[in-house]
Amino acid sequence: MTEETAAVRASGLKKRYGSGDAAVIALAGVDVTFRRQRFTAIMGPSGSGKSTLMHCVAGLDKPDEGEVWIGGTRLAGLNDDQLTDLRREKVGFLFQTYNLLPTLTALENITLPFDLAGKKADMRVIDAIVDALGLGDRLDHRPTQLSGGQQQRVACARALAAEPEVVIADEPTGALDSNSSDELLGYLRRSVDEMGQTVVMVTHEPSAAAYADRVLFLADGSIVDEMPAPTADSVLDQMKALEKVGR
Ligand SMILES: Nc1ncnc2c1ncn2[C@@H]1O[C@H](COP(=O)(O)OP(=O)(O)OP(=O)(O)O)[C@@H](O)[C@H]1O
Repeated sequence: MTEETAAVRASGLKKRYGSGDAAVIALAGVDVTFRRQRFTAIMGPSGSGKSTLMHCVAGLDKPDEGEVWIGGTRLAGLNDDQLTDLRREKVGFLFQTYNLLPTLTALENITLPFDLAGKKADMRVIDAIVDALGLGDRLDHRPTQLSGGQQQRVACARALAAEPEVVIADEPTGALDSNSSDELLGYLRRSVDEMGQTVVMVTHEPSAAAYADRVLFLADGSIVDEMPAPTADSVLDQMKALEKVGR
């Protein structure tokens, strides 16, 4: 795999919390590559290390061992300020809780990362994203005036606005009803197919994972399986099989 095709690469990631008898191995040595313009879903039982992997891969947390590269930049070689800049420019975040600032309008929330970085937003890019997400008539609204689905679409627009190297989504549909989930997932899918975005998404839902190009299954801090071209049924079957092995 060349640097050109890898948006994010991680090698030998290990992470342990606590020490002695209370130690928990959250990552047991993970090697993974997220190729550009691909949508990857990460699944696995509770406590299998999904969030820890996402945090290490996004530079929010440091692994005890191993290396992460985002778009060819080695995270371990950066100081805290450089890491903050890299996250702001190269990583878009989407969480279950929308994390919008209540005093700002939808548009101000979308452009906030640019304002914090003292940079000018590319309004052509933002207009296209806002259009695709159907947020055009909501831009002056504050988060409390928006539905959950609309708030998550604003968070999605914010994550995509800087055209990041990768969008890291940690259970982005966890708080949404099924219609809003489908809309958001359909948009993430189109951002990969039509805008060339790279998306990595943690989910517990087979129907959400079916929007991805491949699913990685985690158990006990390791990647134990990988499924290309997933469907909701094939993912569900695989989860059941892994649960049986784990018992
Ligand atoms: N800050 C922390 N301190 C101590 N242990 C932690 C910490 N964060 C995670 N862990 C432990 O590390 C393991 C992996 O946690 P992680 O949150 O990555 O799992 P997960 O697969 O995302 O789980 P879930 O699906 O429940 O969100 C778990 O056993 C968890 O209890």
